[in-house]
Amino acid sequence: MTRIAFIGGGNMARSLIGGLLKTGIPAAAITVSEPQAESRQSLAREFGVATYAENRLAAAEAEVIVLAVKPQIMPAIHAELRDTLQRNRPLLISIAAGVRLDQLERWFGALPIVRCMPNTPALIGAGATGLCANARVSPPQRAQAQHILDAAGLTRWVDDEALMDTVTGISGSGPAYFFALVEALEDAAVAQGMPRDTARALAAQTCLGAGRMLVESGEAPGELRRRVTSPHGTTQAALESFAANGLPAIVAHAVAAATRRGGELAAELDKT
Ligand SMILES: NC(=O)C1=CN([C@@H]2O[C@H](COP(=O)(O)OP(=O)(O)OC[C@H]3O[C@@H](n4cnc5c(N)ncnc54)[C@H](O)[C@@H]3O)[C@@H](O)[C@H]2O)C=CC1
Ligand SMILES: O=C(O)[C@@H]1CCC=N1
Repeated sequence: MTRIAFIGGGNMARSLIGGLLKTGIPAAAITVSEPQAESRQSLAREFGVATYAENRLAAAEAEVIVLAVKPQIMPAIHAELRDTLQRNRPLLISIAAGVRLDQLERWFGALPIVRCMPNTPALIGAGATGLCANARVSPPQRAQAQHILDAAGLTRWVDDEALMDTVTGISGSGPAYFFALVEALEDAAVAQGMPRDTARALAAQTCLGAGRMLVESGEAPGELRRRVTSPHGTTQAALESFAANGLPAIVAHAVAAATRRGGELAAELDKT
């Protein structure tokens, strides 16, 4: 039984723990450290995992440690964990946006480290995660990291670390883009007089249906789009409006902003 410790028991840790338990990993294999007493209680109640207020205690016996705190918290935790990590030499998995492998090595020591970027649909097993490893990660540890993230949905290795901020810009932050589009569709329908609950239900189910068709058919999004678009019909009118208002550029700018922000988060930590 591989012992896994989570440092930080917030939204993403919960999503990943939920996924791991569903794959049959016993709750006894998981420890979590979390400063908020209320969160510790709900983690213990919902998942049956051991919780600790102190990071060192949660990490003490672990072979794999998942760093699931905000990037800005990293400097606060490395001082208290460094000795434990140097002694036990676990596999370290960071899910923090922006934080680079070289920064993690500088703070936590020369350990096998996997940097990854999951997303919140991990909570329902429909996550998408990009992973990147440093040279110290052995093939079995690579498989171990993948196994943990596979529990949350789809995984893809990204060998060029420079692309990890792009992963954040596409899939890490991505669920919010689709939620924003559904909000906009809902508001547009309400503005035309539709009751909000009907508008929301229709927009959300359309998002689900389009997503499932994309994933389950394996066909290119352009081909699926063409099949909806009758010549001179309603979809063509809407898509021409998207194009006239620069949708591809709007999306490219948004992804660039998220990607850039990942780099900035890391640069801010270089100053600490
Ligand atoms: N929310 C998302 O969609 C995604 C978040 N991430 C990354 O996951 C990490 C966590 O994000 P969330 O779970 O959304 O944040 P969150 O705020 O829900 O969870 C962070 C947890 O860390 C705890 N914490 C604070 N200080 C601590 C300390 N000194 N020691 C241990 N725990 C401490 C907080 O009490 C909180 O429960 C971030 O680095 C973020 O970049 C990655 C992918 C997606
Ligand atoms: O917004 C953020 O910084 C985090 C990382 C990806 C999703 N949420």
